[in-house]
Amino acid sequence: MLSSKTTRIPRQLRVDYYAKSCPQVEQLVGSVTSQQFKQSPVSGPATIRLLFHDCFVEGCDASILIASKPGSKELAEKDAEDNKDLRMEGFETIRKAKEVVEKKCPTVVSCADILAIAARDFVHLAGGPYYQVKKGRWDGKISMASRVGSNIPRANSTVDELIKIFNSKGLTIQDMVALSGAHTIGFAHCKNFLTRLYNYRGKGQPDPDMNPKLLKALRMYCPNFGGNTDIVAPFDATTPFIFDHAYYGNLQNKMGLLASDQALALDPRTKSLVQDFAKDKQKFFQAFASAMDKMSLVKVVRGKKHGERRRDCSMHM
Ligand code: HEM
Ligand SMILES: [Ca+2]
Ligand SMILES: [Ca+2]
Repeated sequence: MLSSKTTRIPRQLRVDYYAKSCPQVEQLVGSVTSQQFKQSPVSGPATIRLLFHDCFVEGCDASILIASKPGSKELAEKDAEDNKDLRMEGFETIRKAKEVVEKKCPTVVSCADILAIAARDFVHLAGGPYYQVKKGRWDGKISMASRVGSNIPRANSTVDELIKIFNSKGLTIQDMVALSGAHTIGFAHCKNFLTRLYNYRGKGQPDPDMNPKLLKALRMYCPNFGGNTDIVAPFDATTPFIFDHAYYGNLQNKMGLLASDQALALDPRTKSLVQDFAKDKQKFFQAFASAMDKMSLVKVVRGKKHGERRRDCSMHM
């Protein structure tokens, strides 16, 4: 038997954390996510990406939702350069879900838990796997734009850099390849892959690892100079709104959108995982669900000392 005096087992997050205090929390969030999914389907990819960008900076603590204070010299995370492209539909979904939850269970459920639940809902609504979300996160007290850059991977990150960043969050190479499968839905702005189309590595040629048909199509969307900066292209040209494993088959056909996507099919450390997931949808779904569960537990905050329970997710208490 463990002695209760010497070994204090830290309280873990639990699936039934709100069983007494807010038993209907999942249905409340679910009513908002299913509504959003019908009204504006891009809320799905937007919210899934929001969770990723939250968890990689200060852990899954809703630090990404904080709005910068007018007149303050330090900007909040959401206004960092690497977060500028996060769609407002993700923020809106969480704001609406929090509003609905607050009506029934005032000041009980953290914004961080709502974000984790909403992201799971959207994966499932788009046709992806369902998994249980563990709850009990508190919201964080820190949100600084200056902490974002080094923690978020970029479109031109090398596989080495990707592995390092994911490892620093306790995530394995398999987790990384599975989580990148989130790019089976959603869109990216031209600037994130423009050099692949016209001037790869400064050589005045397109990336040889891009399928010529995709290259041609993307060049029409994205002119080299003076294009509309709002234009986006789908990550998965075949099923941009369906959460399936087509992303991996695309990578094998040199149809990856970002250099960081395509690199996964080329690097010896990740190639065989891409192959496995391209072949076996169930294997991808299992690996994705398990990696999302792990990612949603990165450096979770608990307790008053480091955490808070916000009523308005965009403002510290
Ligand atoms: C492996 C490293 C990753 C890199 C370099 C990366 C990079 C990017 C970039 C550049 C965009 C396009 C943003 C824009 O132009 O608007 C994007 C979008 C997206 N990312 Fe990632 N990402 C990575 C991993 C992930 C992970 C782990 C997830 C979630 C589990 C994720 C989910 C998404 C989603 C769903 C979108 C589409 C967003 C939308 O359509 O609004 N990404 N990512
Ligand atoms: Ca965070
Ligand atoms: Ca797809």
